[in-house]
Amino acid sequence: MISVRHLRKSFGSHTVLGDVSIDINSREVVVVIGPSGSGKSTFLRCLNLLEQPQGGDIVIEGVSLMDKKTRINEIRTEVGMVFQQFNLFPHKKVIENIMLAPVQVRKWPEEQARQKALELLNKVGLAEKAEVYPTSLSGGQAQRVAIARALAMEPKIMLFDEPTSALDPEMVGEVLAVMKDLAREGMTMVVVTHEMGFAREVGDRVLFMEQGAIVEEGPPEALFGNPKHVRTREFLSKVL
Ligand SMILES: Nc1ncnc2c1ncn2[C@@H]1O[C@H](COP(=O)(O)OP(=O)(O)OP(=O)(O)O)[C@@H](O)[C@H]1O
Repeated sequence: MISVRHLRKSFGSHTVLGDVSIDINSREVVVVIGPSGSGKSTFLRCLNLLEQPQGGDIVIEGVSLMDKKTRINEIRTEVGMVFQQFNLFPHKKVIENIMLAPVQVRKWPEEQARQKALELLNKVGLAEKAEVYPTSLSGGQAQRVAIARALAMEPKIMLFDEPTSALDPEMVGEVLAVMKDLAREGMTMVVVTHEMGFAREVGDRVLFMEQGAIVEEGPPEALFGNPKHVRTREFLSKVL
């Protein structure tokens, strides 16, 4: 579903992604782990062109993101993203946050977007919060709304960039539970996280990144149980 070939990204003279290649299958949950600054977020952000790569290619369902004819907005409707900071619009009610993109980008009628938003709020366990403003939500609730908002565009792929890192510990579980449900339903997901429990339990494949490269990848049992690369072992010894 996603094919990344020789991806390169620098900020000025600082090379953040050296030469990253990876294929991600439909319905696969790929978890990206690695030390701070290893390029995990940059890799994820390249997948929906929030960062413009300098070289290589990313092909999503046969469409090259590097092709000048590819429209970024079309890619963004197919690839949903959830950030560490929830980025909800504070002056819009929860339901309006979720309806915004379907109405403005997909040109859905308001009523259809409202029904979809209510359905998604129900799915993330927040049906009763439709008419409140995001400022009255807890962090865990805000992040679940952010997930519902991304899902409202009916994306084929969901990217999560450390979705639980800004949350108080007691709220991490409720967000991971929503993500687990999505994975179970067969959503193709790429998740950057420090939650090793989630990586083990939900990941089909784990990528260990360091210094802008995928050092090792494999199913969680292999990567956590029997890491082959010394750098992976060193990293895991610090975080497990
Ligand atoms: N917009 C930017 N401009 C300049 N440098 C950047 C930019 N974004 C990221 N970087 C640099 O790129 C490197 C990789 O950052 P990135 O956020 O991708 O790492 P990460 O593995 O996700 O780290 P963390 O786990 O701390 O979020 C870092 O050295 C960072 O300072």
